[in-house]
Amino acid sequence: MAPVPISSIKVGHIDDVQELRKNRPKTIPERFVRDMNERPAPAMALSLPSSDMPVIDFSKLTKGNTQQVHSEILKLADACENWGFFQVLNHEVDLTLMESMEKSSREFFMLPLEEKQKYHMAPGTVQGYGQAFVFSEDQKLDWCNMFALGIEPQFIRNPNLWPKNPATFSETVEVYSREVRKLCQNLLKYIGLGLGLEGDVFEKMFGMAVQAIRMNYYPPCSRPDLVFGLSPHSDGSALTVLQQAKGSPVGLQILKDKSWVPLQLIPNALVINIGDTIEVLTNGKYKSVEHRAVVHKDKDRLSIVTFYAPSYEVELSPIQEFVDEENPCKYRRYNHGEYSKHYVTNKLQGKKTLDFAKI
Ligand SMILES: COC(=O)C(/C=C/C1=C(C)CCCC1(C)C)=C/O[C@H]1C=C(C)C(=O)O1
Ligand SMILES: O=C(O)CCC(=O)C(=O)O
Ligand SMILES: [Fe+2]
Repeated sequence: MAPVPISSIKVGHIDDVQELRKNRPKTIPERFVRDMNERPAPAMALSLPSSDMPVIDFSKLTKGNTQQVHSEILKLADACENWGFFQVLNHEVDLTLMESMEKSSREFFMLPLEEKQKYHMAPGTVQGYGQAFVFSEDQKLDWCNMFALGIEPQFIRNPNLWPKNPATFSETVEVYSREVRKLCQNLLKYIGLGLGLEGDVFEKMFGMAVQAIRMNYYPPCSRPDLVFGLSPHSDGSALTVLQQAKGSPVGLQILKDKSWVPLQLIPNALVINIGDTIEVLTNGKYKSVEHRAVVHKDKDRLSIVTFYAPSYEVELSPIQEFVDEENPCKYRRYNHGEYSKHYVTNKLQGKKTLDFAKI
């Protein structure tokens, strides 16, 4: 995917949020302050408990007896249809490796700005250190520093952006990404079976799947009621895997039945969500759910997010099984590379990006 021509983008000065925070500003710079109508409500005003969010025991899928496998697939199918988000336990991603990812990511974000800027995210690109999804000078900014890398296939990698410091960073990302890739492949198999399809339907369709990782670091903010950590959006992937670092405060919120529900995460679990690609393929039976991150007054927060998506050359459209008289086709046929380009060249704005594919 070619970068967007730099000359066409004027984003103004983007403050590094960690540097801003160091000076403990009494007021939040205007560019981060959200308009009244979109500010996050105080947590107290949020009604629904997140305790109902489905939890899938991955070991029941892979090692359970026939009955356990069957009932866990049903639970998974229900989670995909009614939540679009679920947590996975016993996911086979090594817990020590998850800790190393947290440690390396934290060490990276704690480096001096000059060091991190060696891996600067150039305007019009999505890899490296900075803020993605900013395309105009008057666009509001998120209270977040990001570091993103393309993982697979190899040709999407930019080796200059893989940090040499901390020394273990790149190797840890490499091993972690292999394990998360296996998890995605397996989950897609069970999601396929839960939909009444062949277990290998997505694997065959996706070809050499694209995988990317993004670390989001949210410093504390004296006015969390005025800013977003990450603007509301759905993910452009097929599946997204989110690891929230230990000790992080609650920050992820999902839009459920028109209310923003904060997610209380189970220790050692990974959070999975359905992305736009699966929404299209299932003709909307499984929906990509809008979500956002809010920040905390005193505590920082770190999330490590993997996006798993079809190969760029794949042409996507709803699978025939989900299209009939009652459910007319809602999405046109399109090329996933084109969708990726569209996704990363627009600001995060709820589910607006998916309009690209709507009929
Ligand atoms: C800042 O980047 C993102 O948030 C992001 C981008 C991912 C990518 C890279 C970092 C390298 C090149 C590939 C890709 C575009 C996937 C989000 O990824 C979502 C958006 C799409 C589309 C997707 O598949 O995952
Ligand atoms: O940090 C979080 O909890 C949300 C991250 C997220 O939604 C993303 O990176 O796409
Ligand atoms: Fe997301």
